Amino acid sequence: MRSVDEHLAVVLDTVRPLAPIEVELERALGAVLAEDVTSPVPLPPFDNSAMDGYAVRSADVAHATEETPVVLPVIDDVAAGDGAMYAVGPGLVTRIMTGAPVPAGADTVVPVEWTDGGTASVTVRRAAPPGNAIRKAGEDVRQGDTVLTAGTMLGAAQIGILAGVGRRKVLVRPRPRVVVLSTGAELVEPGNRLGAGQIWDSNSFMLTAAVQEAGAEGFRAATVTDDPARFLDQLDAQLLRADAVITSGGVSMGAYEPVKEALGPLGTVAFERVAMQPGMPQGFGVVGEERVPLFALPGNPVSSFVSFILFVRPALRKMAGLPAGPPATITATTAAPLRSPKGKRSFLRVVLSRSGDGAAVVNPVRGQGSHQLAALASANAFAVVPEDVTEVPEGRTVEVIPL
Ligand SMILES: Nc1nc2c(c(=O)[nH]1)N[C@H]1C(S)=C(S)[C@@H](COP(=O)(O)OP(=O)(O)OC[C@H]3O[C@@H](n4cnc5c(N)ncnc54)[C@H](O)[C@@H]3O)O[C@H]1N2
Ligand code: MOO
Repeated sequence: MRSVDEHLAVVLDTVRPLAPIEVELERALGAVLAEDVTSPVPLPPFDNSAMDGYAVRSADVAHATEETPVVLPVIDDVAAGDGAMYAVGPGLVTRIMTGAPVPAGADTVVPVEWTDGGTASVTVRRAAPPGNAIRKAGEDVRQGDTVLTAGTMLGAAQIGILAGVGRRKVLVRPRPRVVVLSTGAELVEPGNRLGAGQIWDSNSFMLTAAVQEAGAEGFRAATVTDDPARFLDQLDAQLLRADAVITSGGVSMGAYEPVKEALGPLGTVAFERVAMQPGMPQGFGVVGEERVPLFALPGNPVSSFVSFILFVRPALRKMAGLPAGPPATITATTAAPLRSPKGKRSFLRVVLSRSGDGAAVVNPVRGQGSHQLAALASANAFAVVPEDVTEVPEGRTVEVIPL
């Protein structure tokens, strides 16, 4: 049997970061930057006012107090967006708005709250030191500075600075497009009536959602029955739009295993037993001329979800151009004993919480079967029990993968 680490290594050795493409800024959210971005101008591009008030020479208001206010004539009015303006000479002021350029001659801004708000002349009741309420050119970014480096995931703030340095398009690795395909003659689309022996297809919805949660684009393809030829047709049709494919079901030892039967003969997808619980049967390889990575996950819902977290999510990160490896873990104390089969690494469904003293504690949920999806839905973490351990008593430390 292959170890979990060996299987992940095979997956990460196979998948490649997607080729960069240029996209409009509106389409860049969630993508990973594939270039270093510099600013063609300083930011702010010019000295400007941080407040609504009056631009003035600080020396002219140095003695202003409530008791001895200073009255000065207002020579101009500048709003944000104004380009041309008069210089402020000694003994004069210009009314100024937030974001407006500071006129030559002025070295400080008196906030309107410190004055009578006059428009022909203004009474200043408080001194403003040099530089007060002035945002200096280049104090956020100097001209030519790198504002974002390749490999940065673009969130809202990053999109903001890209626009802030004048970019309309940007080079990114696109979010991987992932097709999810469930197999099984027993599967019925949720919303339809169940017949004898049937169940609703939960995996394709769950896995498509997991793909989206992982920051990739998920497409749910129509479920196929247990016919390998139909499965290959559906796969062929879906490959056009796929950077990766996830299938669920049809990979174990039964008489009708369409995924294994269809893909096995191609020779590019290997079916392995991985020493883990749940999720032992795993298929992985590449399909089609473009050698699209394909994950053939086991059909048991909890098995397919665990497999996604352990193998597919790291692969999607690598494809997106992000650092990829095993899921991050924290340590926590067991509030009840945990059991695990010998020779397999177990991923037990647990509730992770904080005890009174702030320490992380885990409680296994009731129902650790690989078909028990409701139990999975009530958990918020996996407790990891190593291959050589069969029992973890209460009060011991375990590694935990928060979900
Ligand atoms: N003789 C053996 N039998 C099984 C073995 C084995 O080693 N020897 N392995 C077991 C393990 S472990 C797993 S996991 C499953 C994997 O089975 P398959 O990947 O072939 O999946 P199916 O047989 O199609 O389905 C398994 C189970 O999951 C349900 N299922 C499937 N798809 C969905 C879906 N889209 N939504 C909801 N539920 C789904 C299906 O009805 C079955 O109950 O094999 C064991 N057997
Ligand atoms: O390993 Mo299977 O994935 O237990 O149910």
